[in-house]
Amino acid sequence: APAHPLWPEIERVTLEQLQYARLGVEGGVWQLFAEDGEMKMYKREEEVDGLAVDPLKAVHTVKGVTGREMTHYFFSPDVRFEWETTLEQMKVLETIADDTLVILQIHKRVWPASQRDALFWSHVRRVPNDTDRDAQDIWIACNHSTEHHEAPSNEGKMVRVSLTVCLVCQTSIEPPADGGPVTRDHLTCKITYCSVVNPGGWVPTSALRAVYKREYPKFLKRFTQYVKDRCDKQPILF
Ligand SMILES: CCCCCc1ccc(-c2ccc(S(=O)(=O)CCO)cc2)cc1[C@H]1C[C@H]1c1ccccn1
Repeated sequence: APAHPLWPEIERVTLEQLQYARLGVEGGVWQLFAEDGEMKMYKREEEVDGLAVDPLKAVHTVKGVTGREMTHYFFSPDVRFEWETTLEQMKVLETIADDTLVILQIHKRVWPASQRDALFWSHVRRVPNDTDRDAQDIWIACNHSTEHHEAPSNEGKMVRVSLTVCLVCQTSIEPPADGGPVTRDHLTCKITYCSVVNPGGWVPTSALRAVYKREYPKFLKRFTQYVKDRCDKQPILF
């Protein structure tokens, strides 16, 4: 494994997030708050120091793409402005490996709160499917807040959010009955998107929950449609 000081944390958090995502939305603690076709979005209402830090879990099924393709476009900084509408600036501060980056993002100001930025490592990996041999491998992309000497400390201009986010994808192939080639029509990608965002500075709880309710469904719907459009008519990446 690459000898980088962040590597042990990246390994630990990524695998923890994988287990957390695979728990699904059991246990009756998750409250369904948005639904759109196959996409179901759940939250838990939690406060830390009077701040709403509502963990979010979304499950979605997307036809015609693989988990590798889905996590690739989620991870890739080059295309982020094409689907992330709340982004104002983004800078890759460090390239730790071709599947591991440190990124600084400045998000558009969300009235009435002050503008936020997010500094996090971003990692994508294939996880061999240890349970079901026939199933495809699982792909996970994980973003987790970190420190970095190159990130400005903002001198009070901007509030830094802290976040842990993961996108876990499981592809299934229904091979054509006539034994013909597998095409995108035979692909189904089951997605679990998890996020915990601490807004970093006080935001009225009702305002924050309204922002989450508006922004998260829009974000996941737009992102998954973007990947479908990008992959359409392209060779399949398993
Ligand atoms: C008053 C609002 C304070 C918090 C603002 C804020 C900042 C970052 C983020 C965020 C940062 C990263 C990710 S990601 O999944 O890693 C993708 C890469 O961008 C996702 C969401 C969220 C929010 C919260 C608005 C909420 C919101 C939710 C989905 C989209 C935009 N805004």
